[in-house]
Amino acid sequence: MSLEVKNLTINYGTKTVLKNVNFNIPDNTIIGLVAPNGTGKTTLFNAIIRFIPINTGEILIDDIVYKNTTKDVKALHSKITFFPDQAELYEDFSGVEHIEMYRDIWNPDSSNIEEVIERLNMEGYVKNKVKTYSLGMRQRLCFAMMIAADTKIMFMDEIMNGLDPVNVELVSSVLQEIKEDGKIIIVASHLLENLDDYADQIYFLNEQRIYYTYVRSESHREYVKGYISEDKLKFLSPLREGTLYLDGDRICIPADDLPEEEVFKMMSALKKHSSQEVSLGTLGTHEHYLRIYKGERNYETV
Ligand SMILES: Nc1ncnc2c1ncn2[C@@H]1O[C@H](COP(=O)(O)OP(=O)(O)OP(=O)(O)O)[C@@H](O)[C@H]1O
Repeated sequence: MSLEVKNLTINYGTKTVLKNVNFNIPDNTIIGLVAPNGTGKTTLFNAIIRFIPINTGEILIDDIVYKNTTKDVKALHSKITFFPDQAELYEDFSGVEHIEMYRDIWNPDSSNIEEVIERLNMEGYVKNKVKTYSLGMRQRLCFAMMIAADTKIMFMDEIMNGLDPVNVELVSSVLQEIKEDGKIIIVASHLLENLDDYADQIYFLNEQRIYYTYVRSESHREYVKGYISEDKLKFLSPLREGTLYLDGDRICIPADDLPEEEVFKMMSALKKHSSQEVSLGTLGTHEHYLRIYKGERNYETV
């Protein structure tokens, strides 16, 4: 299975939100979709599933184009589920009834409901009416509904909202398990470090397009990383070519071309002035986010 978007452009009136967006996702893949509020993540989901009209561009699944005909849209909706909005839950129905509803629509032959409930630790509340649920319990129910639907393509908008750290970890590991079943999962999230736990690639949406793709399996430069205020930067000078100074305190100094001894010296020097732990590693999703969205200055060598 593959999901391909070609030259997608979306305008709301005179405002262009997405322009010439292109990507092709193979199966067994989780994509993290990242951007500040109001950039176009939900719009991208809505366009692919054709909840909103596409101005130009094509949506292809397994190399077949899905147009805006009733037949194609119906076929799209049989292959893709969209994370339900909590406002769409029925207060007077139980969690089990919601999960069964999703199963019956998308995956009627399945009998995996008990398994889903158990895997998501919902046994204690799932038979009660939704009106008695907390925010995090509702969120887990929405996730369980998608798992029961079990479609090959899943769009998960802000799935971690309202979840405590234990449940964030639980949902992250379930995502990793289900992707092995040939799925394409796109997760829009503001929990950047959490994406590094399970996403294979991160798409950074910026300037109306996929501005940067961080492929986690590729090899990346190693950096010595820490936090240092601007007035203390002088203690580290001269800074190496390629050093990133992000968001007024995050420093990442390239280290992959240095002998171990030099790296150790650099870490010790930074430790003296860093307000938080010093580490050695590649840039993560959070650091790419700062690099991309916190201004041009971040691209400069300090
Ligand atoms: N129906 C609409 N009509 C006009 N403008 C819209 C409509 N829906 C969204 N927009 C605009 O499109 C832009 C992208 O919105 P979108 O909801 O896709 O962003 P997002 O990245 O999902 O944001 P968030 O992180 O807040 O969920 C915003 O500027 C928003 O105001």
